[in-house]
Amino acid sequence: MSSLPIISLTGLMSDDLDQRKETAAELGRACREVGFFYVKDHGIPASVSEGAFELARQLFALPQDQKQAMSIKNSPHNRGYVAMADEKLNPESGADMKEGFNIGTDFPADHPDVLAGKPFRGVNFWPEIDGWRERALEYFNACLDMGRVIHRGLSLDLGCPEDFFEPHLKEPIATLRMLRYPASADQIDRQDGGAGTHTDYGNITILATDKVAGLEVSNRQGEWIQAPHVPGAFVCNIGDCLMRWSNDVYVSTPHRVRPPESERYSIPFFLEVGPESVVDPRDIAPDDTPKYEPIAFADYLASRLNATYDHRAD
Ligand SMILES: O=C(O)CCC(=O)C(=O)O
Ligand SMILES: [Fe+2]
Repeated sequence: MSSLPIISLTGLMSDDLDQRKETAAELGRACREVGFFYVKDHGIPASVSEGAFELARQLFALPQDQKQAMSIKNSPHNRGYVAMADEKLNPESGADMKEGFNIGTDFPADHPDVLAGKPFRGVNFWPEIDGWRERALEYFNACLDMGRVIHRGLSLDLGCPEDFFEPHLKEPIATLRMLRYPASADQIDRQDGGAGTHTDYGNITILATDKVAGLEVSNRQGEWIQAPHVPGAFVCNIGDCLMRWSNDVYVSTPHRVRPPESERYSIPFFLEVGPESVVDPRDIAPDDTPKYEPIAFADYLASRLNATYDHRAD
């Protein structure tokens, strides 16, 4: 593998099962062999994703004290602002030269799960910028819709009922992250200085990039291949939860971000299942010897995040 496949989602939207199966097989091949691919013909207009980058620029341009007032350190639910160098996607490697802002599934403060203090069921922080929240949520929901469609394809490919993931994606843990990497190619010589080499934690990630290069994906031979910006397409990859759930049929692939030549923005949407969803390989691969014990997703995610942030480890 020296480049990532580009897959059209048109077939998945068809009423014809054979067409859905055809696209599902294409997705499945990519999930088994590479774990990374681009999706096009996804139904999200370019203006909508470009709008999300505009929101990111507005947010990161706020004075530092306003960003810190929304710090993720004040949220046990993984929401809010992550300051430069406060995250280590690869704890062995060092701090990431980036800042970020996390938006989760938007619950009102009086939602029963929020009142009950359930893990990852919290309220979001919002910047005081006119219309920002509405536009961010519009983009969040567009990604969620696309993620559900992709999951229907994955279910078909895995030989599960097409709606297998639906209950798990009804009120999922999903995180829209805006990221800003400062231009730092001439200051940092660590190849993973933007984002340390890591795999994602959830089911799938849907990533919008700007035109600045940086993302690299490790192929099965351990070579780093570039994942450049493809106009109109999103990068999509499998996370560790879905790898585990599929009993390693799908692969969650290591990737990193190089310190970019010029300022770089990216917007990943991490689609993860509900906190109480039990991830059990026997559901997806009933004929195989399970390689993993069943685990509630919230417990799994908490263990992964605790290794990423010092404030959570404390
Ligand atoms: O910025 C990117 O292109 C990728 C970021 C990433 O891999 C992540 O945040 O998990
Ligand atoms: Fe990632």
